[in-house]
Amino acid sequence: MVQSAVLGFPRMGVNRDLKKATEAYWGGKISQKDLLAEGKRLRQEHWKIQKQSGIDIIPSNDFSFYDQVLDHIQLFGAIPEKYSKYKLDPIDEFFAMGRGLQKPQTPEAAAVDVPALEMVKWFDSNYHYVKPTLQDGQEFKLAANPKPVVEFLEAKEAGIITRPVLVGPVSFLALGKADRGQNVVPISLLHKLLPVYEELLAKLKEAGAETVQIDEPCLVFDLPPKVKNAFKPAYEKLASLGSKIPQVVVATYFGDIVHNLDCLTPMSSLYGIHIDVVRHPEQLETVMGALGPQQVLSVGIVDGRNIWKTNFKRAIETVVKAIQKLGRDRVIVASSSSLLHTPHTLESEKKLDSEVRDWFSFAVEKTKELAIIAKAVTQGPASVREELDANAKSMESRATSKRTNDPKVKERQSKITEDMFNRRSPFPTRIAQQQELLHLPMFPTTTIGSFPQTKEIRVQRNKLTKGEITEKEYEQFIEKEIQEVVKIQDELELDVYVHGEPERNDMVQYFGERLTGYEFTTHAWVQSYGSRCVRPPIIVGDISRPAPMTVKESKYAASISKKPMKGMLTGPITCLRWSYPRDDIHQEVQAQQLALALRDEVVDLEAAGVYVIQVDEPALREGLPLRQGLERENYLSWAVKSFRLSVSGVKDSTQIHSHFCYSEFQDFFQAIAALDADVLSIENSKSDAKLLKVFVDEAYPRHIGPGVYDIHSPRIPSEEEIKDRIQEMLQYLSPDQLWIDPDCGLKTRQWKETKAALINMVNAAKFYRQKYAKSS
Ligand SMILES: Nc1nc2c(c(=O)[nH]1)N[C@@H](CNc1ccc(C(=O)N[C@@H](CCC(=O)N[C@@H](CCC(=O)N[C@@H](CCC(=O)O)C(=O)O)C(=O)O)C(=O)O)cc1)CN2
Ligand code: MET
Ligand SMILES: [Zn+2]
Repeated sequence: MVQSAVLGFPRMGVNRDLKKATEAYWGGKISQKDLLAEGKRLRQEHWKIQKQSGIDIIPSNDFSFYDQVLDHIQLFGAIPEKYSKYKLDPIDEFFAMGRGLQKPQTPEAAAVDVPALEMVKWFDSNYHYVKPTLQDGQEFKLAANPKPVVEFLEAKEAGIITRPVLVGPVSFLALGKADRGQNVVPISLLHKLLPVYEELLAKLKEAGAETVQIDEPCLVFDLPPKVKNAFKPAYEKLASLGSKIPQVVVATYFGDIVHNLDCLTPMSSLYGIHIDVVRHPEQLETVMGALGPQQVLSVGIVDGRNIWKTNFKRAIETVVKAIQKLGRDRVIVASSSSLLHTPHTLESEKKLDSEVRDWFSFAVEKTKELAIIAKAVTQGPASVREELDANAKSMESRATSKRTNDPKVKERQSKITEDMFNRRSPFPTRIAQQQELLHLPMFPTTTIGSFPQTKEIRVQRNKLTKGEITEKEYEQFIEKEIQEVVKIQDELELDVYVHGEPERNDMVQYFGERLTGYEFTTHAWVQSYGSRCVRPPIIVGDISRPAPMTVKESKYAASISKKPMKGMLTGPITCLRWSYPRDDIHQEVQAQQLALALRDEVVDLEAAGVYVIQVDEPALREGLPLRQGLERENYLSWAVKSFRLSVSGVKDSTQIHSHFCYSEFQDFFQAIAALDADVLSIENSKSDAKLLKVFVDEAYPRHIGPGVYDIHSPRIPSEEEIKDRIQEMLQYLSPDQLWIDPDCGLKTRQWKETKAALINMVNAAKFYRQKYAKSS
């Protein structure tokens, strides 16, 4: 029979229970015991859901209190000494690595002050993982009570035999890096890491695990030869343990593996391989052709990255193709990736229009889809006739619905001309005019847009949503917040102000709620990092802007501040990538529709007297196709064009800023430069000087503010630390082009630490301003 499998289930729970529990624990409101109990409750609940849906292969160890890669850092004892030296409780050490820890000395314990480990995007998703940070001479050691074994046994006790999920040894190292000042090449540590896997796998077998899912998603990249060559010996070594370890399914996702197929085949010792055929259906044939005679293929056919209902007819056709070649017992139908990237359940959405609701499927619904597909191909379509008919009807309804198509938008797109992609004059002309208007000092200081989203702000917004206060009252509250942040920026003596974004729930969702063509949800949260979640709006039809979206707040802010006020927008690519996009038209078309809507907003802001406008594109890098080649070039071309289309409607004297976080700029520099933004602010504080080096090598001609401190952690950077950062930057960038700013917006921080950090930042900027004033 054809089995159904889930590669991973969302962890947050139906009401973001995990977020609430971890934040309560961090805030000292619940005990460690309570936190651990809540984790256990959530795991049980999620296993039960999958069991009830009829899933045959249910994952364990997909749960994490922060991030699954961080779990493995601790599992393998790859904990940098700067954390381990404090001898914290395992769970506190774990959170210290995830989010940093700053604690005053107490009679019982020494003071603690460590920054978080670097956190980066998980492939091309909006999920973030913690980067393994390795030392020269790194050793590994399996943790006592290994989490995968504990959680396997926990499920077993509840009557469910699960398939534990592990991050594979090659991907674990390939996704890691050498610590600052260390020279180790991570993959060279594989021979030291493998014995720990062997020990772990043997323990899982002993506990009763029949199969494990070992994730090796790095197989979808173009791999350096050292990494590529590491696969075969590693997996052959594991296979040589025979029945001492569980059967191994190697899982890949978010791309195709045809170019790396020789890493896994023919390797008859491997029980099975999982591939993502939602993203790359064409790899199916090739992978099937390369399998050994017994090997199992897990066909990832239900999308783990989007919320559209699976087209049963097409999915079944694909699975049947696999069955014809391999036979029923060698085919598994699976989610394309972990379902982590989808919201928990559609059941919670009470406000969705019934027409579009019928087009969606969230994690719980996807588990049911998998069971139906497996049944259809095992027992025949008649066994699920009703479900198949209902699905065909949904597909038909979406394909023919009037609400997806807006001829006015299409007409405007057809009339776009070349000059709409270009500013009027080149940068030197523009910056001279901007300087005349803005009179900024050397080393201008600014922030990235948001200030702390306090409890009070969220409560007021919640009241508005529930109708407990009027629009007018909410508006007055927001104006008061803006007054407050303007006053604080006066006190801090920043140079370019922001209004603080208090009116925005999220930088993408806020725009989604104001654009035609979007649907938005009330409970559809997905984890972004740690306890932080987002509620991606859903693009269902052609996009347009019925009315200005940000002008009222920015205009008000500009009117009450004595220094330049920066308007704040989210760029077209970020709006696209952090939404659930349509899958019925190309993303390029969706990005262009967003760009036209934003272009109108930019022009309206300028007309309202806002002469510095930042258009954030933090997701531009993340959208880059994972492999080199034509697909990447195409993406960059349309992505850059949509940014330029959105900002090029303004005068030379209006200063366009853009902001990037989570970017590795090495393979991306040309695109950044091609945006032609007057000022860039980029996340930098955790990624070492290698990032800056690119800007020197490529002689970046415009203004730039590499972040001087990490905002993801509550830790306050000292003035000295920030000065050192600036000193480092001055080795690469000229003092005339350098801006001083944090890594990203401050919405997740508290006011106390925000003010303290910004005071240090402004002082550091003043120090260099003086130094260079004297020397010039
Ligand atoms: N979409 C997106 N992706 C991004 C980022 C981003 O800003 N947006 N930034 C980067 C880092 N990722 C981040 C992701 C989330 C958050 C974040 O702060 N999320 C908030 C939720 C933000 C939000 O939408 N808040 C809503 C709803 C808030 C809420 O929880 N309301 C309560 C009720 C109010 C209360 O009593 O507190 C409820 O619904 O239960 C609002 O402010 O209106 C959180 O998890 O806490 C920050 C960074 C990369 N990706
Ligand atoms: N303007 C946005 C903010 O400050 C940019 C965030 S990038 C994830 O929050
Ligand atoms: Zn950012």
